[in-house]
Amino acid sequence: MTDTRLDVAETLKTLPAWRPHDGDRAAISRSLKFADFNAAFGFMTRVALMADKMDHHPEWSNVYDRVEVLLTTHDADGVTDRDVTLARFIDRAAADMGAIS
Ligand SMILES: C[C@H](O)[C@H](O)[C@H]1CNC2=NC(N)=NC(=O)C2=N1
Repeated sequence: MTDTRLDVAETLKTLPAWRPHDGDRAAISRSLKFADFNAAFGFMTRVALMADKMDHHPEWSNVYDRVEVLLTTHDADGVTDRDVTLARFIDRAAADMGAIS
């Protein structure tokens, strides 16, 4: 896989719900909150199926109605178009599942 690394600040101009990861790796992250666990897990299920189809997987965690997502391309050691594509899918799935934030 020869993914091109993107500039994080430049990439985030088109992804307003996302922020740069505050750590030692180039990555983007988003915090989400839903009405309840059912909505949060429904969202995660949609994203999991797409991630598997794309062979591109989020680093994430869930506590009740909250989901934390971090995207980076391990193979490229940075943020690539694959992260942007998944981030856009995540934004749509979040809206569909009625994300509160
Ligand atoms: C072998 C397999 O294609 C790779 O390990 C895939 C799987 N999922 C992945 N997910 C993410 N986020 N980054 C990768 O580089 C990646 N690589």
